[in-house]
Amino acid sequence: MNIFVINSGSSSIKYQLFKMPATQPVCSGLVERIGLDDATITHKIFKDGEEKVIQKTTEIDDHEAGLKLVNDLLTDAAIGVIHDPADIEVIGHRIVHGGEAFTTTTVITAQVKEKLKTTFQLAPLHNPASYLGVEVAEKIFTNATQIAVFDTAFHQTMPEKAFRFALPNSYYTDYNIRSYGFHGTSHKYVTEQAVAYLNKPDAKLISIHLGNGCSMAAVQNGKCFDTSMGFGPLSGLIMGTRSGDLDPTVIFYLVNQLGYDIEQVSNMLNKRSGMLGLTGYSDMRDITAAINAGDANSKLAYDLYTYRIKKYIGAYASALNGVDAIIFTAGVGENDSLVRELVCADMDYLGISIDTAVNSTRAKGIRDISSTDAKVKTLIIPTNEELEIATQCVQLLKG
Ligand SMILES: Nc1ncnc2c1ncn2[C@@H]1O[C@H](COP(=O)(O)OP(=O)(O)O)[C@@H](O)[C@H]1O
Ligand SMILES: CC(=O)OP(=O)(O)O
Ligand SMILES: [Mg+2]
Repeated sequence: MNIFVINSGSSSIKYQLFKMPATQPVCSGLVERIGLDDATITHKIFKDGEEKVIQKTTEIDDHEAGLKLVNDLLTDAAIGVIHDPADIEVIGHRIVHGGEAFTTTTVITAQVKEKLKTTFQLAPLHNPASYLGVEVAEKIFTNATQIAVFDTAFHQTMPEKAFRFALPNSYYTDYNIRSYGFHGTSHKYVTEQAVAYLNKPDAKLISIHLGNGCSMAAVQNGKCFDTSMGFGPLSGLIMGTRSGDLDPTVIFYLVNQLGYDIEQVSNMLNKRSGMLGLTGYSDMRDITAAINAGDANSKLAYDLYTYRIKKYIGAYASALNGVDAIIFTAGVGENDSLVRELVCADMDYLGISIDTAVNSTRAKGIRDISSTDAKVKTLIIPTNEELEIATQCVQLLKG
């Protein structure tokens, strides 16, 4: 079955094409900086154990232009991996917020699309872009069944004590105001990998997803027990451009004393805060370079970023009454050894301790970076949201 998975971000599209049941993609790629003059597309083709990379910098005005370019590469006479867009049977879409309307993987119909529009306000950076991805894919891949896989779905198992806010009850019953949690596809994928790696189905796991957006989840027996993101993907950890947890009094002050309107508040907390607000950079590679050049702000930002993660590890270790392994994943979690080192420093009371030499060595696949005597395993597990989405599409279609 040819399944094309699309992960649309606000300014990027990630994609992978699978011929399921094979879990190795046929090709994958990333369209970045959509809408800017120097948009780039990086397209990788995998064949006979070899990888061929095609990279282009060009003007890509919008998601439609981006997906058309992807389609041109997929069907190219010389390097194409399919003959016709109609060869794609299924499109799996990552949709960040399902709200109360969507709790599981869903085939996209006209009715579903109408309902999806009601979720835009809940995740303004993500859901409108994903919706656009659905509309554009409908035009190009006319033969395909389109399926939505929600970031929020995996967190539906959280107990009420974890997902409710202490607001008047009616705000939950009338308006569905509660914690939903995000990055569920990634937390599900890496915790399943950890269970298999540890050969322990009931392992108590803390998954730490550190990408542009960052979140943590406490998981046991394949079920999420708690997670750091809430009503929208803004609370919890410090992120590339988002503040994470914040005393709401700050918002009252911004509005009442500084005259901000709510759009300005949202823009500031979602797009100008986090590591960007603290250092001037949102990409951790730029910030480590600044630390190496002696920048004190960047050093402090790393301390804030990693201290927040430590606090959530403590919280989840007590919520689960123990922990067998913590898992680092996503762009920062998989690649940034300094983040892992700072998070795991002075955690011996909890049984967490890493081998710093192993931690700073690069390698592919799942890695155990714990010290030999550590009670709790510290693992690096590369996430693969696209493969998990393709797997869920197959499961849905097979009933
Ligand atoms: N080699 C690296 N060292 C440190 N950080 C890295 C490295 N590679 C990627 N990153 C970080 O990963 C982030 C992107 O992670 P990713 O999981 O792809 O995020 P998203 O899916 O939210 O776009 C980048 O912003 C960058 O900070
Ligand atoms: C939910 C979320 O924050 O997603 P991303 O990390 O892709 O921005
Ligand atoms: Mg991501």
